[in-house]
Amino acid sequence: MARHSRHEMAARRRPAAVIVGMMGAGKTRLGKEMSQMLGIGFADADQQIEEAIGMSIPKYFARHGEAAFREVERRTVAETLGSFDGIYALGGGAPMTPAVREALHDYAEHGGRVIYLLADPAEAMERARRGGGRPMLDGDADARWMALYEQRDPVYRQVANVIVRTHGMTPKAAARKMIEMTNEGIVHVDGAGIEPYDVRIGEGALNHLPDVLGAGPVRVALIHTQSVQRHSDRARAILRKAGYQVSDIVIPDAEAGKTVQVADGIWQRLGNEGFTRSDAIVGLGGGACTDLAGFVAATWMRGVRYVNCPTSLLAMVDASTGGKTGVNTPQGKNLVGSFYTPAGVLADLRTLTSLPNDIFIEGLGEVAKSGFIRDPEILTILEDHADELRAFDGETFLDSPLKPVVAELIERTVRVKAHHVCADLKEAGLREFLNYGHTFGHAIEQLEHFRWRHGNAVAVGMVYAAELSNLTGHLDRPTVEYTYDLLDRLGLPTSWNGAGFDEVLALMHRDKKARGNTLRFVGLEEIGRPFHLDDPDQQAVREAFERVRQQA
Ligand SMILES: NC(=O)c1ccc[n+]([C@@H]2O[C@H](COP(=O)([O-])OP(=O)(O)OC[C@H]3O[C@@H](n4cnc5c(N)ncnc54)[C@H](O)[C@@H]3O)[C@@H](O)[C@H]2O)c1
Ligand SMILES: O=C(O)C(=O)C[C@@H](O)[C@H](O)[C@H](O)COP(=O)(O)O
Repeated sequence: MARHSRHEMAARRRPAAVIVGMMGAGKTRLGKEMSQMLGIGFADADQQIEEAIGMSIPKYFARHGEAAFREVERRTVAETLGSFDGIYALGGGAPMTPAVREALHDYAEHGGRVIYLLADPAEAMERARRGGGRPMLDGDADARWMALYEQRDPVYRQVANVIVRTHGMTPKAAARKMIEMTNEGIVHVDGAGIEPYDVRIGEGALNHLPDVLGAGPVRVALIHTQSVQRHSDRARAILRKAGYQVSDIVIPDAEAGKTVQVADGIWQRLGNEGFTRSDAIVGLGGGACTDLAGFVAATWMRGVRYVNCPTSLLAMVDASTGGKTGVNTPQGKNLVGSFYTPAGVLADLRTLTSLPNDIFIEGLGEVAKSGFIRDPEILTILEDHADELRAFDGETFLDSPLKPVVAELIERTVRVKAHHVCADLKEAGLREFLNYGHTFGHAIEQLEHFRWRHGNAVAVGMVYAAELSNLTGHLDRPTVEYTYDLLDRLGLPTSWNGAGFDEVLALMHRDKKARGNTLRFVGLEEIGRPFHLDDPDQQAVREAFERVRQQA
């Protein structure tokens, strides 16, 4: 169910999902429902064990004790994790065995989905009582259930990478939700100075909001633009249902929202509404909105919990991950800000249903960038699907063959981003490669007073960087031509003629990579091999500009 590389898929048999949770949570019932919907097999660990030991579990418990039972359970689970490819439901106590936890961890590390099916205690106790045959509930069943729940809940949370609430849902609706939530791409971000977090990519990813926010916050500021009202309504409903007090904060659209004046308005509101350090901020929108929301989260009381919910392709693949937050100033793009890691990123593919075509295409600029600097497979996918991508239509997107293509592009691009960010959060060297095309691109944005979209400016910036790499003897001509050709096929611009060289040069000197009077670029030696191009020949800097301009 989860998307993996074609290689990985062929390499191993393993369950499509493993379900853990308390007795009576509905693991078997919903697991069977999921398997039927997906047309794959279902296995229940307790049933497997009973077949293996040739008697009921209560009888085995009475004769041999819990330790002997856990050993059989451990063996059964280990064998099934390596040989079965359907939905697998574990007994409630299985994850309490350290070796089972390790096996689940290994399974999850290799892309497996461990679902913690959250139980409504009253419903689950009632079901567990009715079901009978549970030696762990001998005596006062309800009191035993609660005691076990307190012990096991933190362990389930530790082993699971998907937590699903299904309270009050029909089995079919619950199973559908579980499928949706397990069918996600997950990219884990970790490294020096980073509190680890996951980027979740899939339909329904917003459902994770309560679990990412956790129990700490009472108030949540939901910062968004008017353009994504439909999705912020859904987020607000999820948050309210989970018991948070939600403050809805609408900011001006796009770069107009990414200013210190807008941040100041929100700081005032948070102050008036009594937001404390344990409260939280959710940013939902394009990259401009999430950059601003992250900046407010980083600065309010010197930092509160922040969840990033990107709704444009560009924000999903780039702005969501890595913790760069900030605002623009009249002198330039992103000049004020901080590195502030989110508690989680929820890229819900449903939000793309309202995304206009031109803004989707703009996002392909940053997708292509990741292909050029690290993952050539991205470029192959872009080439193979250029026409369909160019014709993106949000209204039909979710039911179209384009959905898995876009999901794979997002996941791959986020992995490229995570690779750089995990090794170099504060941009001391490696992370600068993510700035490929940005030195020239940011100058265009500024000179066009932000009427040019970021991804479009980066596309022209990549052409400039490729030309400059060629002029300085690092990149061959065919790769430069390929850059023009691919971007053009995707509907991205490859030239610009909006200002003179001196104005562009002055802005490139203000780029954050510049040091003193030295210009610094990210260049390319070949696809997948970026390098630091420091203080390039001045003639080449000008000639690359002329080449980009002549195309216009
Ligand atoms: N922090 C980072 O690492 C990082 C990385 C890349 C870009 N950025 C920043 O992100 C910004 C660009 O992001 P962007 O391209 O998303 O621009 P944006 O935020 O301006 O969004 C583009 C437009 O699309 C609209 N929109 C977004 N999602 C929508 C949806 N689902 N339905 C309908 N309309 C929707 C927005 O309201 C806006 O009008 C720039 O400010 C850039 O500097 C930051
Ligand atoms: O995350 C990074 O690092 C990047 O450089 C990603 C860029 O694609 C992104 O546009 C970022 O906002 C640029 O940041 P800046 O530091 O150059 O302003």
